[in-house]
Order: sequence, then structure tokens, then C-alpha cells
Amino acid sequence: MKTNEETKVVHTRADLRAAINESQTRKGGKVALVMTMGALHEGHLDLVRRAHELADTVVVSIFVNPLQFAPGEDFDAYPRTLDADVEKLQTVGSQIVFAPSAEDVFPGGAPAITFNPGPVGQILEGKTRPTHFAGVLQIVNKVMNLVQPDYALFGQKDAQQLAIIKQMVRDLDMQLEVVAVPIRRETDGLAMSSRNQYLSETEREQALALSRALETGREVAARTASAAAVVDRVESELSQAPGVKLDYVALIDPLNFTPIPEGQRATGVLAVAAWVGKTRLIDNTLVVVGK
Ligand SMILES: Nc1ncnc2c1ncn2[C@@H]1O[C@H](COP(=O)(O)OP(=O)(O)OP(=O)(O)O)[C@@H](O)[C@H]1O
Ligand SMILES: CC(C)(CO)[C@@H](O)C(=O)[O-]
Ligand code: BAL
Repeated sequence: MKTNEETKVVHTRADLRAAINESQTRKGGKVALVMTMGALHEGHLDLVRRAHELADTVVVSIFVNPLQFAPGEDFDAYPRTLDADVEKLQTVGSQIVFAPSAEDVFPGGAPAITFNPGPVGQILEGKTRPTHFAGVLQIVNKVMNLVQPDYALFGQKDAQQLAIIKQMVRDLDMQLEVVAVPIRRETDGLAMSSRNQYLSETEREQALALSRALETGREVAARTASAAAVVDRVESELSQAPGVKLDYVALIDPLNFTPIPEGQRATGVLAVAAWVGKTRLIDNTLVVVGK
């Protein structure tokens, strides 16, 4: 176990439990969990700041989970920057950082008991990444069981992940509260993401098409009661954006990800995914369709 001033970095399940017990004995109170894959940015730090508002002990996990990457995706290339991450975390408070190896989390390799993310897991992100959400639920369950938090915080940027995790917590009566944290953006509107690091200067400029198209979608939504018209307009804008290869545009109910009703006033998540060069980015915003 390595103590780095205030933030304690642990690498094994046993050291994690010891650190949580020690913190609980000293401070009592609630425990909050923020799960990440590292390469931390201000979006992640917002989750950690919110966790400190809710709880006395904050655990941040940093683990690039192999089970949520399909062959050919960017598991090997994904940035691993533990020392820099710990430095950033120290600026927002004192937390327990759990940075395990794959062997420690999944001794013996991929587990035999697996998760089915249900119908929401099959569409949008789940259509393009068919094994993704099962892998996410596997690690989310594992780390929730290890930490036993009162709160687990997730970003609204991964809106579909958030909806599926909320459903799992409801369906399995897991004894914790899932807390959603708003999307943190760069000043020009690009949603912060660890994968933004992959973008060249030109691609970084081209990537702005996503947040701009969402803004167009919000404007169109204020003028029409047709969800289809909003989606068409955003699709058309992104299909013409230089350097952008569109995956999907969807306007769905934030809780169950079913399409919002056509021709009525309704609030939905307008979600997009696209490749900019080789980098796959996602973004979304809440929109109110109809006046
Ligand atoms: N810009 C953001 N604003 C708010 N929360 C975010 C943001 N980016 C990531 N998060 C949240 O942080 C948590 C960890 O996400 P992750 O480590 O995958 O970061 P990421 O930046 O989304 O990386 P990736 O490029 O892999 O999508 C998730 O709950 C995610 O929704
Ligand atoms: C929740 C998570 C940390 C599980 O690996 C990951 O899917 C992410 O970073 O959003
Ligand atoms: N934030 C989602 C993690 C992933 O794309 O694998």
C-alpha cells in the first residue's frame, strides 16, 4: 500500500478493504465510489467533487477493463497515466485510489458468471459494441461488491451506460444510490473524454461537429413537436461534417431508452456517436421537443 500524502493508492482487493475499513473507523459516515478507466480530466474530477459532497470516504477506481473492449478496439492504446491521475485527484481532496491489475480483479481470467444488459444493452452503443455493456456490468458489479458504497457516481456523457447501471441496481435491489453527474465540456463545447487525446489538431477541430449538431438539435426541438424531424436534421448536419463518419443519432427517453413519442411535448436524450478519424466519440444532451 503506497500513501501519497493524502491520497492512498492501493493495488489489491485486500489493501482496498483495509483502506476502506481504516477510513471508516477514523471518519465513519458514507462511502462513495467513482469508477474510471483513468487518463483523468475535469469531467472525472467533477464526479469526485460530487462524491466528496455526498460521502466521507471516497474511492476512485482506475482500471482499463479488458472485458468491455472487443477485439480490434483500443484496449492496448488506451492511455494509462496513473501518476498524473493521482496528482490530479489530490487537487480535489483525499481519496482511496484503487488501481488493480487484471489478475487481481479477475483471478483465473474472465469470470464464468456473466451479465446480460437487457434490451437497452442491444441498441445504439450496444449495437456497434455488442459485448460492451456485459463487460461494463461485470466490472461495475465487481467493484461495487468490493467497495460496498452508499453512492456510485457516473457521468451523463455515457447516458446509456448510466441507464443500464440504474436498471441493474433497481432490478437486483442493490443497496446503493446511483448518482448522475452532468457532462463537462471544453470551452468550445467538445465533451471531455479521455479519447480526445487521440485526436490530431485537425480532428480536434472536426470533432466540434458533434456538440454543434446537438446544439442545432436543441434549437430545432424548440420549434417542432416532431422527434423524427430533430433526428433528421442532426443526422443531415453530421453526415455532411468534414472528417466525421456518423454512427447514430437517436432521441430517446432518458430512463428506458425507448423512442420518445412523436408529435407531443416530451423531454428526451439526443445522443450521437461518430468516428473522427479512427477515434470513436459519443455525446448527448437533454432536449425538450415541442413548445
Ligand atoms: N465529460 C464528462 N463529463 C462528465 N462525466 C464524464 C465525462 N467524461 C467521462 N465521464 C464519466 O467518468 C466516468 C469514467 O469514464 P471514463 O473513464 O470512460 O472516461 P471517458 O473520458 O468517458 O473516457 P472514454 O474516452 O473512454 O469514453 C464515467 O462515469 C463517465 O461517464
Ligand atoms: C464505468 C467504467 C469505469 C467501467 O469500466 C467505464 O465503462 C467508464 O469509464 O465509463
Ligand atoms: N466511458 C465508456 C468506456 C468505454 O468506452 O469503454
